[in-house]
Amino acid sequence: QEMATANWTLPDHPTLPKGKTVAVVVLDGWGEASPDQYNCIHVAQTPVMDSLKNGAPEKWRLVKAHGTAVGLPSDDDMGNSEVGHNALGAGRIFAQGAKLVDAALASGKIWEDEGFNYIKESFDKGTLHLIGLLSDGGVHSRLDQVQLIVKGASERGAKRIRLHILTDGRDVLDGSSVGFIETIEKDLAQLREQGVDARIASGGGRMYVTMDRYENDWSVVKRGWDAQVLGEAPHKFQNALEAVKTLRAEPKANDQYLPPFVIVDESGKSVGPIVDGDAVVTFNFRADRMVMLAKALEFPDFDKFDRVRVPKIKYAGMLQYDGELKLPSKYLVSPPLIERTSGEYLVKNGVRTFACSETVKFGHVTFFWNGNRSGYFDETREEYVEIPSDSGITFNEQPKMKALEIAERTRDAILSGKFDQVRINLPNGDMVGHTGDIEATVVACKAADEAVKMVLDAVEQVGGIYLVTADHGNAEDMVKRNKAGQPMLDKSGSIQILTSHTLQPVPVAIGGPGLHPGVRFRSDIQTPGLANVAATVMNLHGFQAPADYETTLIEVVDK
Ligand SMILES: O=C(O)[C@@H](CO)OP(=O)(O)O
Ligand SMILES: [Mn+2]
Ligand SMILES: [Mn+2]
Repeated sequence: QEMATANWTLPDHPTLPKGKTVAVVVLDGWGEASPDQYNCIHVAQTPVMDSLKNGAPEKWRLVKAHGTAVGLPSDDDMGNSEVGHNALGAGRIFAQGAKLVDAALASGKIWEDEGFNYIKESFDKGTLHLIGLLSDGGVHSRLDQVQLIVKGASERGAKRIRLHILTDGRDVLDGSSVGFIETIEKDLAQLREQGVDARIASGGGRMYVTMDRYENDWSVVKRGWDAQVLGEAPHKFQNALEAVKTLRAEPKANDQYLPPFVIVDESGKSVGPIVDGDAVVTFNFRADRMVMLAKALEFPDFDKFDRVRVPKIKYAGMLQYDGELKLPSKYLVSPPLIERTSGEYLVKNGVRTFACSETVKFGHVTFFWNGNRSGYFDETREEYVEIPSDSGITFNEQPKMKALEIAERTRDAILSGKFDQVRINLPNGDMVGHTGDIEATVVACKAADEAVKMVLDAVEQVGGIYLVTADHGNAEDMVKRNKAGQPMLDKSGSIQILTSHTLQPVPVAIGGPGLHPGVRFRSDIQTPGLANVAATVMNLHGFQAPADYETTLIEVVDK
């Protein structure tokens, strides 16, 4: 439709030249907050990021990275990688999954559309299975939406419902899984009173069961498959509350990494394996950590692990997770249609592009950046490099992650002269911040800063330009705070560690020898957000952004 008629030619920028190498660096989970001992970016030695902030007041500023500025339902919603990189790459604000599902539920359209009607065909004889993250974090899923789907499906004929839950502790406080299970169990008990056979059938922690991403570790998905589809897991319990409470009592246990469990009846038989004739919905709206399971559920020639038994099911995603792969083919709510991204424009205007991160964030600077689309726009002008991530560890064990390797590859790409844009994500602040390990997060921030240095040094050598930014906050605040900003304590008097992202703004810094001396940040945009970065980057490449893009952050004054 739009694709066919789009005019891909970008107008020249009136003053800024073409042909400069532009390095776009995204520090994942790197927000700006007041300095205290829980601000790991402040505690860490970060001389490079400090100098960007303190060195050039007209070339450093903050932008919004959460809430409505990135297409989330409200300004109480923290930012996340999906919406952050979508905004950075697309240059416009699209209503995101959380908001689209809210709207479809509010209007009732979700029940009319093809996806629901497709799974409904199974309600007569089969079981409806719902698989996903049980959390009110709003990053991958939301509990209230799951509640409405369970209720709505039962009102529309689902007689047997099984929930396969993944516990969070990453977007929400560790231990909050218990409360979420209590909430959903109340709903299920009510349904049972009305004659609907509704129960939780299996579970496990999101980082250990099912929700791997970018094919970092298929054994994570296999553990989920075994519990959800085959009804097999090392731990068996009579109900989910008992399961989570018992498993959490193990030393070092937490919600993110709970082992898989299945719920069994008195005879020890699992209550909800997925069998022929059943319907399955994966209720996460966010794609990256559901794509692997979607492949296992939908691809006939799947070979990443032995599925043992492949039930003939009717499967729908909450959203379609990959528009290019059309995966899954059926979905309850249409995903945001993010077309004409800056990456596609620039490539079509001759900008040779290099993108790089390590596995756990690789799709962020490719798939999310390009509007939830995998693959190249033009393979003759693009190279995407994935540095393999460590797998099977929590990242506080290796807080430097692959920052050095990413920086080296990026340096080489810059020095090669083969690229006009290098675009990278440095995961450390975010991935280690999510572990809640403050000491390790400090090490992580330092490592990311050193990686930035290597990239900026290379930019210096080739006379290029840099733009350094972040996708949302995380490492700058590691403690849960009350409204007055003071750290909150738990029952035992210890501080409540914040593993999640934050509502904080993020920095944008520009510079480099190739930057026209008259370039500075405009002071007339009141509350810019991440979506303003795309037009800015287009300018740095010597182009004007399309008219419907959020406006550029920069202006050029005579100098
Ligand atoms: O790990 C993830 O999936 C999310 C948090 O749920 O983090 P990010 O958005 O930074 O990828
Ligand atoms: Mn992120
Ligand atoms: Mn994160």
